[in-house]
Amino acid sequence: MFKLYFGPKPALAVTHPELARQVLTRPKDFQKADNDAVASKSISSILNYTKEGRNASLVTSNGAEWQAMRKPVDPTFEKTALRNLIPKFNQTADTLMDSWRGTEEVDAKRDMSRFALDILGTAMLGQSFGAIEGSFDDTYRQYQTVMAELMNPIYLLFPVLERLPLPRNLRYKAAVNHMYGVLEGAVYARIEQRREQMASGKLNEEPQDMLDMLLGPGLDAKGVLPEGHMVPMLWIFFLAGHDTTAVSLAWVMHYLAKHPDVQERARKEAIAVLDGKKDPDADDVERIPYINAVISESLRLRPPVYNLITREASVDTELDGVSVPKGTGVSLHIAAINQHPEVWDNPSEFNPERFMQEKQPRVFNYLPFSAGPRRCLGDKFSLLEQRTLLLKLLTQYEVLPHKDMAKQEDNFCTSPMSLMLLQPKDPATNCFLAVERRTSCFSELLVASLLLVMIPFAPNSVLVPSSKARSAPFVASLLVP
Ligand code: HEM
Repeated sequence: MFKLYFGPKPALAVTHPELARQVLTRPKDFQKADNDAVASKSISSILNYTKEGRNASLVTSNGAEWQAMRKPVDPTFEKTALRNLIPKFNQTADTLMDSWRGTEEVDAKRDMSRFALDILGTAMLGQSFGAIEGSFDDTYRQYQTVMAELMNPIYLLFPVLERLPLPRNLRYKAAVNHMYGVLEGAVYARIEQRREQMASGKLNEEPQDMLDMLLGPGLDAKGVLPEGHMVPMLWIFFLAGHDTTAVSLAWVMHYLAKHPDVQERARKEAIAVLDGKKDPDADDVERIPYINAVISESLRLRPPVYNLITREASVDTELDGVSVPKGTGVSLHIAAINQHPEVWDNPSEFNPERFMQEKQPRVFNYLPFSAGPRRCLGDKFSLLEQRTLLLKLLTQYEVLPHKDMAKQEDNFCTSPMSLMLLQPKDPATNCFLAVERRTSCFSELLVASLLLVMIPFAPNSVLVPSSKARSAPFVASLLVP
Protein backbone atom coordinates (compact mmCIF):
# COMPACT_ATOMS: atom_id res chain seq x y z
CA MET A 1 0.00 0.00 0.00
CA PHE A 2 1.32 3.49 -0.75
CA LYS A 3 0.10 7.06 -0.67
CA LEU A 4 -0.49 9.20 -3.74
CA TYR A 5 -2.46 12.27 -4.78
CA PHE A 6 -5.36 12.55 -7.21
CA GLY A 7 -4.73 16.21 -7.99
CA PRO A 8 -4.84 17.87 -4.55
CA LYS A 9 -6.74 14.94 -2.96
CA PRO A 10 -4.75 12.39 -0.91
CA ALA A 11 -5.32 8.75 -1.80
CA LEU A 12 -4.10 5.26 -1.01
CA ALA A 13 -3.07 2.71 -3.61
CA VAL A 14 -3.66 -0.89 -2.57
CA THR A 15 -1.43 -3.55 -4.14
CA HIS A 16 -1.99 -6.60 -1.87
CA PRO A 17 -4.84 -9.09 -2.45
CA GLU A 18 -5.74 -9.23 1.25
CA LEU A 19 -6.10 -5.46 1.50
CA ALA A 20 -8.12 -5.48 -1.74
CA ARG A 21 -10.43 -8.01 -0.10
CA GLN A 22 -10.94 -5.68 2.85
CA VAL A 23 -11.70 -2.67 0.65
CA LEU A 24 -14.09 -4.59 -1.58
CA THR A 25 -15.98 -6.30 1.22
CA ARG A 26 -16.38 -3.31 3.56
CA PRO A 27 -18.77 -1.14 1.50
CA LYS A 28 -19.79 0.79 4.61
CA ASP A 29 -16.17 1.96 5.08
CA PHE A 30 -15.15 2.21 1.43
CA GLN A 31 -17.82 3.42 -0.96
CA LYS A 32 -17.85 4.52 -4.56
CA ALA A 33 -16.41 8.01 -4.88
CA ASP A 34 -18.32 10.92 -6.34
CA ASN A 35 -18.67 10.93 -10.12
CA ASP A 36 -16.43 13.90 -10.59
CA ALA A 37 -13.41 11.87 -9.58
CA VAL A 38 -13.66 9.76 -12.68
CA ALA A 39 -15.48 11.73 -15.33
CA SER A 40 -15.79 15.28 -16.43
CA LYS A 41 -18.78 17.32 -15.32
CA SER A 42 -20.62 17.59 -18.59
CA ILE A 43 -20.72 13.85 -19.11
CA SER A 44 -21.88 13.38 -15.54
CA SER A 45 -24.58 15.95 -15.78
CA ILE A 46 -25.92 14.94 -19.16
CA LEU A 47 -25.73 11.19 -19.36
CA ASN A 48 -25.29 9.96 -15.83
CA TYR A 49 -28.11 11.94 -14.32
CA THR A 50 -31.86 11.82 -14.77
CA LYS A 51 -33.54 14.87 -16.24
CA GLU A 52 -34.44 15.87 -12.67
CA GLY A 53 -30.75 15.82 -11.74
CA ARG A 54 -30.68 12.59 -9.72
CA ASN A 55 -27.49 10.48 -9.95
CA ALA A 56 -28.48 7.57 -12.17
CA SER A 57 -25.06 6.06 -12.61
CA LEU A 58 -24.88 2.44 -11.56
CA VAL A 59 -21.10 2.77 -11.41
CA THR A 60 -20.87 5.66 -8.96
CA SER A 61 -23.96 5.38 -6.76
CA ASN A 62 -24.02 3.72 -3.34
CA GLY A 63 -26.32 1.94 -0.89
CA ALA A 64 -30.04 1.69 -1.56
CA GLU A 65 -29.79 3.92 -4.64
CA TRP A 66 -27.27 1.50 -6.18
CA GLN A 67 -29.29 -1.57 -5.23
CA ALA A 68 -32.41 -0.13 -6.85
CA MET A 69 -30.48 0.03 -10.11
CA ARG A 70 -28.40 -3.14 -9.95
CA LYS A 71 -31.06 -5.61 -8.86
CA PRO A 72 -33.37 -5.17 -11.86
CA VAL A 73 -30.55 -5.36 -14.40
CA ASP A 74 -28.73 -8.38 -12.89
CA PRO A 75 -30.96 -10.99 -14.64
CA THR A 76 -30.19 -9.40 -18.04
CA PHE A 77 -26.52 -10.36 -17.55
CA GLU A 78 -27.11 -13.89 -16.30
CA LYS A 79 -25.76 -16.81 -18.31
CA THR A 80 -29.15 -18.07 -19.42
CA ALA A 81 -30.19 -14.66 -20.73
CA LEU A 82 -26.86 -14.18 -22.50
CA ARG A 83 -27.11 -17.49 -24.37
CA ASN A 84 -29.74 -15.92 -26.64
CA LEU A 85 -27.24 -13.33 -27.78
CA ILE A 86 -24.76 -15.79 -29.29
CA PRO A 87 -26.22 -15.61 -32.82
CA LYS A 88 -25.72 -11.83 -32.71
CA PHE A 89 -22.14 -12.33 -31.53
CA ASN A 90 -21.51 -14.81 -34.36
CA GLN A 91 -22.92 -12.46 -36.92
CA THR A 92 -20.78 -9.54 -35.77
CA ALA A 93 -17.68 -11.76 -35.71
CA ASP A 94 -18.44 -12.75 -39.32
CA THR A 95 -18.79 -9.11 -40.33
CA LEU A 96 -15.42 -8.38 -38.76
CA MET A 97 -13.62 -11.23 -40.42
CA ASP A 98 -15.28 -10.55 -43.76
CA SER A 99 -13.98 -7.00 -43.53
CA TRP A 100 -10.44 -8.41 -43.41
CA ARG A 101 -10.73 -10.24 -46.72
CA GLY A 102 -8.29 -8.92 -49.27
CA THR A 103 -6.86 -6.44 -46.80
CA GLU A 104 -3.14 -6.02 -46.54
CA GLU A 105 -3.08 -4.45 -43.10
CA VAL A 106 -5.52 -4.54 -40.24
CA ASP A 107 -5.38 -2.35 -37.18
CA ALA A 108 -6.13 -4.69 -34.28
CA LYS A 109 -6.93 -2.09 -31.65
CA ARG A 110 -9.20 -0.24 -34.04
CA ASP A 111 -10.93 -3.40 -35.22
CA MET A 112 -11.39 -4.90 -31.77
CA SER A 113 -12.84 -1.56 -30.73
CA ARG A 114 -15.27 -1.54 -33.67
CA PHE A 115 -16.18 -5.15 -33.03
CA ALA A 116 -16.90 -4.53 -29.34
CA LEU A 117 -18.99 -1.47 -30.18
CA ASP A 118 -21.07 -3.25 -32.82
CA ILE A 119 -21.60 -6.15 -30.42
CA LEU A 120 -22.92 -3.75 -27.81
CA GLY A 121 -25.14 -1.99 -30.34
CA THR A 122 -26.62 -5.25 -31.57
CA ALA A 123 -26.92 -6.98 -28.21
CA MET A 124 -28.23 -3.95 -26.32
CA LEU A 125 -30.30 -2.03 -28.83
CA GLY A 126 -30.82 -4.51 -31.65
CA GLN A 127 -29.01 -2.18 -34.06
CA SER A 128 -25.37 -2.28 -35.07
CA PHE A 129 -23.47 0.98 -35.04
CA GLY A 130 -22.03 -0.08 -38.39
CA ALA A 131 -18.62 0.62 -36.88
CA ILE A 132 -16.96 -2.32 -38.61
CA GLU A 133 -18.45 -1.49 -41.99
CA GLY A 134 -18.21 2.27 -41.49
CA SER A 135 -21.86 2.64 -42.46
CA PHE A 136 -23.17 4.49 -39.38
CA ASP A 137 -20.51 7.15 -39.56
CA ASP A 138 -22.10 10.08 -37.79
CA THR A 139 -23.06 8.29 -34.58
CA TYR A 140 -19.78 6.44 -34.54
CA ARG A 141 -17.92 9.75 -34.89
CA GLN A 142 -19.98 11.40 -32.17
CA TYR A 143 -19.44 8.43 -29.91
CA GLN A 144 -15.70 8.64 -30.49
CA THR A 145 -15.75 12.34 -29.59
CA VAL A 146 -17.47 11.57 -26.29
CA MET A 147 -15.05 8.78 -25.48
CA ALA A 148 -12.01 10.85 -26.38
CA GLU A 149 -13.12 13.86 -24.34
CA LEU A 150 -14.48 11.96 -21.39
CA MET A 151 -11.09 11.61 -19.78
CA ASN A 152 -9.48 14.74 -21.18
CA PRO A 153 -6.96 15.43 -18.39
CA ILE A 154 -7.03 19.20 -18.81
CA TYR A 155 -10.76 19.34 -18.18
CA LEU A 156 -10.57 16.78 -15.40
CA LEU A 157 -8.01 18.90 -13.59
CA PHE A 158 -9.66 22.24 -14.35
CA PRO A 159 -13.41 21.51 -14.60
CA VAL A 160 -14.13 25.23 -14.60
CA LEU A 161 -12.97 25.27 -18.24
CA GLU A 162 -16.04 23.28 -19.16
CA ARG A 163 -18.20 26.32 -18.48
CA LEU A 164 -16.50 28.36 -21.19
CA PRO A 165 -17.88 28.46 -24.73
CA LEU A 166 -14.74 26.82 -26.15
CA PRO A 167 -15.02 24.92 -29.47
CA ARG A 168 -14.10 21.72 -27.63
CA ASN A 169 -16.95 22.17 -25.16
CA LEU A 170 -19.48 22.88 -27.87
CA ARG A 171 -18.32 19.88 -29.89
CA TYR A 172 -18.34 17.65 -26.83
CA LYS A 173 -21.78 18.70 -25.67
CA ALA A 174 -23.19 18.27 -29.16
CA ALA A 175 -21.73 14.76 -29.26
CA VAL A 176 -23.16 13.89 -25.83
CA ASN A 177 -26.57 15.22 -26.86
CA HIS A 178 -26.39 13.22 -30.06
CA MET A 179 -25.65 10.03 -28.11
CA TYR A 180 -28.47 10.77 -25.67
CA GLY A 181 -30.77 11.17 -28.66
CA VAL A 182 -29.64 7.86 -30.17
CA LEU A 183 -30.22 5.94 -26.94
CA GLU A 184 -33.52 7.63 -26.15
CA GLY A 185 -34.56 7.18 -29.77
CA ALA A 186 -33.83 3.45 -29.59
CA VAL A 187 -36.04 3.10 -26.52
CA TYR A 188 -38.96 4.98 -28.05
CA ALA A 189 -38.58 3.21 -31.39
CA ARG A 190 -38.89 -0.11 -29.56
CA ILE A 191 -42.02 0.98 -27.72
CA GLU A 192 -43.47 2.17 -31.01
CA GLN A 193 -42.59 -1.13 -32.65
CA ARG A 194 -44.33 -3.02 -29.86
CA ARG A 195 -47.37 -0.81 -30.20
CA GLU A 196 -47.56 -1.61 -33.91
CA GLN A 197 -47.01 -5.30 -33.31
CA MET A 198 -49.73 -5.30 -30.68
CA ALA A 199 -52.16 -3.55 -33.00
CA SER A 200 -51.54 -6.12 -35.71
CA GLY A 201 -51.67 -9.01 -33.21
CA LYS A 202 -48.06 -9.97 -33.96
CA LEU A 203 -46.35 -9.00 -30.71
CA ASN A 204 -43.30 -11.16 -30.09
CA GLU A 205 -43.21 -11.82 -26.31
CA GLU A 206 -39.70 -13.34 -26.43
CA PRO A 207 -37.02 -10.72 -25.68
CA GLN A 208 -34.84 -10.20 -28.77
CA ASP A 209 -32.06 -8.25 -27.08
CA MET A 210 -31.10 -6.59 -23.81
CA LEU A 211 -33.33 -3.59 -24.42
CA ASP A 212 -36.33 -5.92 -24.56
CA MET A 213 -35.22 -7.44 -21.25
CA LEU A 214 -34.69 -4.05 -19.64
CA LEU A 215 -38.04 -2.82 -20.86
CA GLY A 216 -39.83 -5.93 -19.65
CA PRO A 217 -43.19 -6.71 -21.21
CA GLY A 218 -45.58 -3.93 -22.11
CA LEU A 219 -45.40 -0.38 -23.35
CA ASP A 220 -43.74 1.37 -20.44
CA ALA A 221 -40.57 3.19 -21.56
CA LYS A 222 -39.08 3.16 -18.07
CA GLY A 223 -39.07 -0.63 -18.04
CA VAL A 224 -37.74 -2.46 -15.00
CA LEU A 225 -35.68 0.50 -13.78
CA PRO A 226 -36.56 3.47 -11.59
CA GLU A 227 -38.03 6.43 -13.48
CA GLY A 228 -35.56 8.24 -15.76
CA HIS A 229 -32.81 5.64 -15.42
CA MET A 230 -33.11 3.82 -18.74
CA VAL A 231 -30.91 6.07 -20.92
CA PRO A 232 -28.20 6.56 -18.26
CA MET A 233 -28.15 2.77 -17.77
CA LEU A 234 -27.73 2.08 -21.48
CA TRP A 235 -25.01 4.67 -21.59
CA ILE A 236 -23.19 3.04 -18.68
CA PHE A 237 -23.22 -0.28 -20.53
CA PHE A 238 -21.47 1.34 -23.48
CA LEU A 239 -19.07 3.21 -21.28
CA ALA A 240 -18.17 0.22 -19.11
CA GLY A 241 -18.41 -2.50 -21.74
CA HIS A 242 -16.86 -1.15 -24.89
CA ASP A 243 -13.23 -0.12 -24.40
CA THR A 244 -12.66 -2.69 -21.68
CA THR A 245 -13.53 -5.62 -23.94
CA ALA A 246 -11.82 -4.06 -26.96
CA VAL A 247 -8.58 -3.63 -25.05
CA SER A 248 -8.82 -7.12 -23.60
CA LEU A 249 -9.17 -8.62 -27.08
CA ALA A 250 -6.30 -6.54 -28.40
CA TRP A 251 -4.05 -7.92 -25.67
CA VAL A 252 -5.20 -11.47 -26.41
CA MET A 253 -4.15 -10.92 -30.05
CA HIS A 254 -0.82 -9.64 -28.83
CA TYR A 255 -0.15 -12.70 -26.69
CA LEU A 256 -1.35 -15.11 -29.37
CA ALA A 257 1.12 -13.58 -31.81
CA LYS A 258 3.94 -13.75 -29.30
CA HIS A 259 3.23 -17.35 -28.29
CA PRO A 260 2.62 -19.48 -31.39
CA ASP A 261 2.61 -22.67 -29.31
CA VAL A 262 -0.23 -21.30 -27.19
CA GLN A 263 -2.06 -20.19 -30.31
CA GLU A 264 -1.70 -23.60 -31.92
CA ARG A 265 -3.10 -25.35 -28.86
CA ALA A 266 -6.00 -22.89 -28.71
CA ARG A 267 -6.64 -23.44 -32.42
CA LYS A 268 -6.72 -27.21 -32.01
CA GLU A 269 -9.29 -26.79 -29.26
CA ALA A 270 -11.40 -24.47 -31.43
CA ILE A 271 -11.29 -26.83 -34.41
CA ALA A 272 -12.20 -29.82 -32.22
CA VAL A 273 -15.10 -28.01 -30.57
CA LEU A 274 -16.55 -26.55 -33.75
CA ASP A 275 -16.08 -29.87 -35.51
CA GLY A 276 -16.67 -28.40 -38.97
CA LYS A 277 -19.46 -26.02 -37.91
CA LYS A 278 -19.13 -22.35 -38.81
CA ASP A 279 -20.83 -20.93 -35.73
CA PRO A 280 -20.35 -21.87 -32.10
CA ASP A 281 -23.46 -22.33 -29.98
CA ALA A 282 -24.00 -21.75 -26.27
CA ASP A 283 -22.64 -25.19 -25.35
CA ASP A 284 -19.53 -24.81 -27.50
CA VAL A 285 -18.41 -21.67 -25.70
CA GLU A 286 -18.54 -23.62 -22.44
CA ARG A 287 -16.25 -26.36 -23.79
CA ILE A 288 -13.08 -24.38 -24.45
CA PRO A 289 -11.06 -24.45 -21.22
CA TYR A 290 -7.78 -23.61 -22.93
CA ILE A 291 -9.07 -20.61 -24.90
CA ASN A 292 -10.67 -19.47 -21.70
CA ALA A 293 -7.35 -19.86 -19.90
CA VAL A 294 -5.65 -17.75 -22.59
CA ILE A 295 -8.18 -14.96 -22.06
CA SER A 296 -7.86 -15.25 -18.27
CA GLU A 297 -4.09 -15.13 -18.35
CA SER A 298 -4.13 -12.14 -20.67
CA LEU A 299 -6.58 -10.41 -18.31
CA ARG A 300 -4.31 -11.25 -15.39
CA LEU A 301 -1.21 -9.73 -16.93
CA ARG A 302 -2.87 -6.85 -18.73
CA PRO A 303 -6.15 -6.10 -16.92
CA PRO A 304 -7.90 -3.40 -18.99
CA VAL A 305 -8.99 -1.60 -15.81
CA TYR A 306 -5.60 -1.83 -14.22
CA ASN A 307 -6.03 0.86 -11.63
CA LEU A 308 -9.48 1.05 -10.09
CA ILE A 309 -9.63 4.55 -8.70
CA THR A 310 -13.30 4.73 -7.83
CA ARG A 311 -13.40 4.18 -4.05
CA GLU A 312 -13.10 6.54 -1.11
CA ALA A 313 -13.30 6.19 2.67
CA SER A 314 -16.88 7.01 3.65
CA VAL A 315 -16.00 7.30 7.37
CA ASP A 316 -12.80 7.68 9.39
CA THR A 317 -11.47 4.13 9.31
CA GLU A 318 -8.27 2.05 9.10
CA LEU A 319 -6.61 -0.27 6.63
CA ASP A 320 -3.67 -2.50 7.49
CA GLY A 321 -3.25 -0.62 10.78
CA VAL A 322 -3.03 2.74 8.99
CA SER A 323 -5.67 5.31 9.84
CA VAL A 324 -7.63 6.45 6.81
CA PRO A 325 -9.53 9.73 7.22
CA LYS A 326 -13.00 10.08 5.69
CA GLY A 327 -12.79 11.26 2.07
CA THR A 328 -9.42 9.65 1.32
CA GLY A 329 -9.40 8.19 -2.17
CA VAL A 330 -8.62 4.46 -2.37
CA SER A 331 -7.36 2.91 -5.57
CA LEU A 332 -6.98 -0.80 -6.16
CA HIS A 333 -3.96 -1.42 -8.33
CA ILE A 334 -5.41 -4.44 -10.10
CA ALA A 335 -2.34 -4.96 -12.30
CA ALA A 336 -0.12 -5.22 -9.21
CA ILE A 337 -2.56 -7.45 -7.32
CA ASN A 338 -2.85 -9.80 -10.32
CA GLN A 339 0.92 -10.26 -10.27
CA HIS A 340 1.55 -10.29 -6.55
CA PRO A 341 4.65 -12.46 -5.96
CA GLU A 342 3.21 -13.88 -2.72
CA VAL A 343 0.43 -15.60 -4.61
CA TRP A 344 1.71 -16.09 -8.18
CA ASP A 345 4.78 -18.06 -9.30
CA ASN A 346 6.79 -16.28 -12.00
CA PRO A 347 4.13 -13.58 -11.93
CA SER A 348 5.18 -11.72 -15.07
CA GLU A 349 5.33 -14.82 -17.26
CA PHE A 350 2.48 -15.43 -19.73
CA ASN A 351 1.33 -18.93 -18.84
CA PRO A 352 -2.31 -19.92 -19.49
CA GLU A 353 -1.56 -23.23 -17.77
CA ARG A 354 -2.21 -21.48 -14.44
CA PHE A 355 -5.91 -21.43 -15.27
CA MET A 356 -6.01 -25.08 -16.37
CA GLN A 357 -5.50 -26.39 -12.84
CA GLU A 358 -8.37 -27.84 -10.89
CA LYS A 359 -7.73 -25.33 -8.15
CA GLN A 360 -8.60 -21.94 -9.61
CA PRO A 361 -7.01 -18.73 -8.23
CA ARG A 362 -8.61 -17.39 -5.07
CA VAL A 363 -11.09 -14.61 -5.69
CA PHE A 364 -9.08 -11.65 -4.42
CA ASN A 365 -5.80 -12.80 -6.01
CA TYR A 366 -7.20 -12.22 -9.48
CA LEU A 367 -9.25 -9.09 -9.98
CA PRO A 368 -9.66 -8.06 -13.63
CA PHE A 369 -13.40 -7.76 -13.01
CA SER A 370 -12.98 -6.75 -9.36
CA ALA A 371 -14.93 -8.75 -6.72
CA GLY A 372 -17.48 -8.43 -3.96
CA PRO A 373 -20.93 -6.89 -4.39
CA ARG A 374 -19.70 -4.34 -6.97
CA ARG A 375 -18.01 -6.92 -9.19
CA CYS A 376 -18.33 -6.09 -12.89
CA LEU A 377 -21.90 -6.59 -14.08
CA GLY A 378 -20.82 -7.41 -17.63
CA ASP A 379 -18.05 -9.98 -16.99
CA LYS A 380 -19.99 -12.92 -18.43
CA PHE A 381 -21.15 -10.81 -21.37
CA SER A 382 -17.59 -9.79 -22.18
CA LEU A 383 -16.16 -13.29 -21.79
CA LEU A 384 -18.86 -14.74 -24.00
CA GLU A 385 -18.15 -12.16 -26.65
CA GLN A 386 -14.41 -12.80 -26.50
CA ARG A 387 -14.79 -16.58 -26.57
CA THR A 388 -17.16 -16.45 -29.54
CA LEU A 389 -14.79 -14.29 -31.54
CA LEU A 390 -11.74 -16.39 -30.69
CA LEU A 391 -13.47 -19.64 -31.57
CA LYS A 392 -14.23 -18.32 -35.02
CA LEU A 393 -11.06 -16.33 -35.54
CA LEU A 394 -8.72 -19.15 -34.61
CA THR A 395 -10.32 -21.53 -37.10
CA GLN A 396 -10.16 -18.99 -39.91
CA TYR A 397 -7.10 -16.86 -39.25
CA GLU A 398 -3.68 -17.18 -37.81
CA VAL A 399 -2.34 -14.32 -35.72
CA LEU A 400 1.29 -13.76 -36.54
CA PRO A 401 3.85 -11.30 -35.29
CA HIS A 402 4.36 -8.41 -37.60
CA LYS A 403 7.92 -7.91 -38.82
CA ASP A 404 8.35 -5.08 -36.28
CA MET A 405 7.23 -7.23 -33.42
CA ALA A 406 10.70 -8.54 -32.69
CA LYS A 407 11.36 -5.10 -31.24
CA GLN A 408 8.16 -5.13 -29.24
CA GLU A 409 7.94 -5.59 -25.55
CA ASP A 410 4.57 -6.03 -23.82
CA ASN A 411 4.48 -2.28 -23.41
CA PHE A 412 1.45 -0.28 -22.61
CA CYS A 413 0.83 3.29 -23.52
CA THR A 414 0.70 6.31 -21.27
CA SER A 415 -2.13 8.17 -22.94
CA PRO A 416 -4.65 10.03 -20.74
CA MET A 417 -7.01 7.07 -21.04
CA SER A 418 -4.34 4.92 -19.41
CA LEU A 419 -5.28 6.57 -16.13
CA MET A 420 -7.69 3.67 -15.93
CA LEU A 421 -7.44 1.59 -19.08
CA LEU A 422 -4.31 -0.41 -19.70
CA GLN A 423 -3.88 -0.20 -23.44
CA PRO A 424 -1.13 -1.65 -25.57
CA LYS A 425 1.35 0.94 -26.67
CA ASP A 426 0.66 3.61 -29.27
CA PRO A 427 0.02 1.85 -32.59
CA ALA A 428 2.21 4.24 -34.47
CA THR A 429 5.26 3.03 -32.62
CA ASN A 430 5.47 -0.68 -32.17
CA CYS A 431 2.26 -2.61 -31.79
CA PHE A 432 1.80 -4.37 -35.10
CA LEU A 433 0.55 -7.87 -35.50
CA ALA A 434 -0.15 -9.83 -38.63
CA VAL A 435 -2.98 -12.26 -39.25
CA GLU A 436 -3.01 -14.85 -41.91
CA ARG A 437 -6.17 -16.14 -43.47
CA ARG A 438 -6.61 -19.83 -42.93
CA THR A 439 -8.40 -22.30 -45.10
CA SER A 440 -11.84 -23.50 -44.06
CA CYS A 441 -12.06 -26.47 -41.72
CA PHE A 442 -12.97 -28.82 -44.52
CA SER A 443 -10.27 -27.67 -46.89
CA GLU A 444 -7.88 -27.65 -43.97
CA LEU A 445 -8.39 -31.36 -43.49
CA LEU A 446 -7.80 -31.78 -47.19
CA VAL A 447 -4.65 -29.69 -47.12
CA ALA A 448 -3.48 -31.50 -43.99
CA SER A 449 -3.77 -34.87 -45.64
CA LEU A 450 -2.02 -33.59 -48.76
CA LEU A 451 0.72 -32.14 -46.62
CA LEU A 452 1.53 -35.53 -45.20
CA VAL A 453 2.88 -36.23 -48.65
CA MET A 454 3.91 -32.75 -49.72
CA ILE A 455 5.65 -31.25 -46.71
CA PRO A 456 9.13 -31.36 -48.26
CA PHE A 457 7.84 -29.34 -51.23
CA ALA A 458 5.59 -26.89 -49.44
CA PRO A 459 7.55 -24.86 -46.89
CA ASN A 460 5.19 -21.88 -47.17
CA SER A 461 1.99 -23.78 -46.73
CA VAL A 462 -0.68 -22.40 -44.40
CA LEU A 463 -0.13 -25.18 -41.92
CA VAL A 464 3.54 -24.37 -41.42
CA PRO A 465 3.49 -21.44 -39.07
CA SER A 466 7.07 -20.18 -39.11
CA SER A 467 8.63 -18.35 -42.08
CA LYS A 468 5.40 -18.07 -44.02
CA ALA A 469 4.10 -14.81 -42.61
CA ARG A 470 5.56 -12.59 -45.26
CA SER A 471 5.28 -14.92 -48.25
CA ALA A 472 1.79 -16.37 -47.93
CA PRO A 473 -0.91 -14.92 -50.18
CA PHE A 474 -3.34 -13.72 -47.50
CA VAL A 475 -1.18 -11.76 -45.12
CA ALA A 476 -2.91 -8.92 -43.35
CA SER A 477 -1.49 -6.93 -40.49
CA LEU A 478 -3.24 -6.48 -37.20
CA LEU A 479 -2.26 -3.33 -35.44
CA VAL A 480 -2.68 -3.58 -31.70
CA PRO A 481 -3.48 -0.30 -29.98
C1 HEM B 1 -12.88 -7.24 -20.29
C2 HEM B 1 -13.97 -6.52 -20.08
C3 HEM B 1 -14.32 -5.84 -18.79
C4 HEM B 1 -13.53 -5.57 -17.71
C5 HEM B 1 -12.05 -5.88 -17.53
C6 HEM B 1 -14.37 -4.91 -16.74
C7 HEM B 1 -13.93 -4.51 -15.49
C8 HEM B 1 -14.74 -3.89 -14.55
C9 HEM B 1 -14.27 -3.42 -13.28
C10 HEM B 1 -12.87 -3.56 -12.75
C11 HEM B 1 -15.33 -2.85 -12.65
C12 HEM B 1 -15.32 -2.14 -11.31
C13 HEM B 1 -15.87 -2.96 -10.20
C14 HEM B 1 -15.69 -2.27 -8.86
O1 HEM B 1 -15.85 -1.06 -8.78
O2 HEM B 1 -15.37 -2.95 -7.87
C15 HEM B 1 -16.47 -2.96 -13.53
C16 HEM B 1 -17.75 -2.52 -13.23
C17 HEM B 1 -18.79 -2.56 -14.11
N1 HEM B 1 -18.80 -3.11 -15.36
FE1 HEM B 1 -17.25 -4.07 -16.26
N2 HEM B 1 -15.63 -4.80 -17.24
C18 HEM B 1 -15.65 -5.35 -18.50
C19 HEM B 1 -16.75 -5.46 -19.34
C20 HEM B 1 -18.00 -4.99 -19.07
C21 HEM B 1 -19.14 -5.10 -19.95
C22 HEM B 1 -19.13 -5.79 -21.32
C23 HEM B 1 -20.18 -4.46 -19.35
C24 HEM B 1 -21.59 -4.27 -19.81
C25 HEM B 1 -22.02 -4.51 -20.99
C26 HEM B 1 -19.70 -3.99 -18.07
C27 HEM B 1 -20.47 -3.31 -17.16
C28 HEM B 1 -20.04 -2.93 -15.91
C29 HEM B 1 -20.89 -2.22 -14.96
C30 HEM B 1 -22.34 -1.81 -15.19
C31 HEM B 1 -20.11 -2.01 -13.82
C32 HEM B 1 -20.54 -1.32 -12.53
C33 HEM B 1 -21.08 -2.40 -11.59
C34 HEM B 1 -21.60 -1.82 -10.27
O3 HEM B 1 -21.01 -0.87 -9.75
O4 HEM B 1 -22.59 -2.37 -9.77
N3 HEM B 1 -18.37 -4.32 -17.93
N4 HEM B 1 -16.09 -3.61 -14.67
